Amino acid sequence: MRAKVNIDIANTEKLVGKGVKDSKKTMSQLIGVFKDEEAFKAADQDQVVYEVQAYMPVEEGKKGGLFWGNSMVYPGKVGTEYHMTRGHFHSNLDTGEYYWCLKGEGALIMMDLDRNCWYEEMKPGTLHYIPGNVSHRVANTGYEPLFFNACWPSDAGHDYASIEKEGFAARLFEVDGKPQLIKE
Ligand SMILES: O=P(O)(O)OC[C@H]1O[C@H](O)[C@H](O)[C@@H](O)[C@@H]1O
Ligand SMILES: [Fe+2]
Repeated sequence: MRAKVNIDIANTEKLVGKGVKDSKKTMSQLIGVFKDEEAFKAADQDQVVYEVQAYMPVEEGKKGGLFWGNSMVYPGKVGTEYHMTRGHFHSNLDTGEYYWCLKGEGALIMMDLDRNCWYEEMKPGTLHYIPGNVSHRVANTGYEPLFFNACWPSDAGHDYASIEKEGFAARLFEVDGKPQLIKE
């Protein structure tokens, strides 16, 4: 199933071609992200797990601007763990971000610097403030694509390395048909 939420941005023409970055993450690009390695190997490696279209009207790293993301996570699971984004801290650790759910069902999984994990349910219309110093990732807990928007400072940056190395301290699995956050 392929779908996109189209958002009218007043100066789209000016942005297209320079300020818009489209990225797709296929299963093959998510090695080490999911817990169940056997289920990961058995999964279709070419399937797209999530897509992001980022509007970046100023240079990345420049202070003072704001970026906007249209994101979509496809439904599915690897074993019993929901499809999700890689997750990251911001390189500028203390910068925050907003997520806004448009469509579908999901969970915003967060972890602070003491490795405490928690999640917020995402459904159409929910707004989520991600404080600084908190890593974040989104899981699709439903059966349809999950669409959400994000807004973050242009100098926030993405730090994937610490998550690649240490992971999140908890993961979201489907247990008895419901999401459950289970500590590692
Ligand atoms: O960057 P990931 O952890 O793979 O998450 C995917 C994306 O989710 C949201 O759309 C954020 O706005 C993006 O900044 C992020 O890149
Ligand atoms: Fe972020």
